[in-house]
Amino acid sequence: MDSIIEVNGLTKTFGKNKALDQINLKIQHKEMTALLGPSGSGKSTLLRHLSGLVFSDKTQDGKIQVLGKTVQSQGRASGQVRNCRAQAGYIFQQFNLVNRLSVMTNVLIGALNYTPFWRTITGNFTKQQKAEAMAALERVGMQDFAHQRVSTLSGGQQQRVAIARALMQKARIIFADEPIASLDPESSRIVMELLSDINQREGIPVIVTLHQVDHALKYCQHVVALRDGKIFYQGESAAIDKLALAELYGSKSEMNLEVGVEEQPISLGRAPLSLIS
Ligand SMILES: Nc1ncnc2c1ncn2[C@@H]1O[C@H](COP(=O)(O)OP(=O)(O)OP(=O)(O)O)[C@@H](O)[C@H]1O
Repeated sequence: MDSIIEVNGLTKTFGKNKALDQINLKIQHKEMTALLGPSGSGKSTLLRHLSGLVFSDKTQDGKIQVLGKTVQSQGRASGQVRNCRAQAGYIFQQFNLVNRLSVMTNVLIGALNYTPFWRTITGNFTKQQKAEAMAALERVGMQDFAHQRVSTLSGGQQQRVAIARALMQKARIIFADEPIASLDPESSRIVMELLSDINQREGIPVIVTLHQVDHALKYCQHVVALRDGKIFYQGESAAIDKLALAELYGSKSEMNLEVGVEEQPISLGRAPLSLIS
């Protein structure tokens, strides 16, 4: 099987700041992967490179492939980059929906990639597309809100609509950048469970950046941890230990390593952690 993600020699410099430093990464499973690391470690920058939204430094060996297609190489977009963007669904912290439009129209926007141009400018979606959009809304439990304006929804509901839009897009992979950062705990749980369920049932790989280590360990079978723009850990979530996490976030002193599971939240830098056994 082709790798889901293959990154070679990825370096990204902003001015004098090396945000990513010679990243080599291979993900060959379809299970959920959490991108972890302290603030500024390069998580979002890596995700944007995978999405083909940002291009790396022009290094000789720099290359990124997603689902077997080259997104970019040597800091330049590949001929397949549009195709790569079309196959990826994006979930952002700020939902990225069009507030003044209805929930249904926002989901239908997911179909734009494979809809003839004349239909997109007239907003003339087919009956079948509308049925698919409603099915996507049902999948995320938002069918009753189909004709409501997005601006009237809560943050958690908006994020579920954004997930429905990715399904409508027929995304073959989902990149989620801090999807629960602005949500309350209950909405966060619903969104993470939904992403996990879609990953397991539809078999769509999900790569998600998170600050909440407890959510990462609970919902994601795999972790890629970054520190100072370098890979610090890659492996199964179950295998990562508390000491490694403390080292990752550089805040051992803030962490009571003897603390029992779940009863007491442990702070890891910005990341609240109630460790799961
Ligand atoms: N467009 C940009 N211009 C300049 N510097 C940037 C830009 N994007 C990211 N950086 C820098 O690159 C580094 C990595 O940033 P990035 O946002 O990827 O980190 P992160 O791990 O996602 O952080 P956070 O968890 O706080 O979102 C930081 O030092 C950041 O300031």
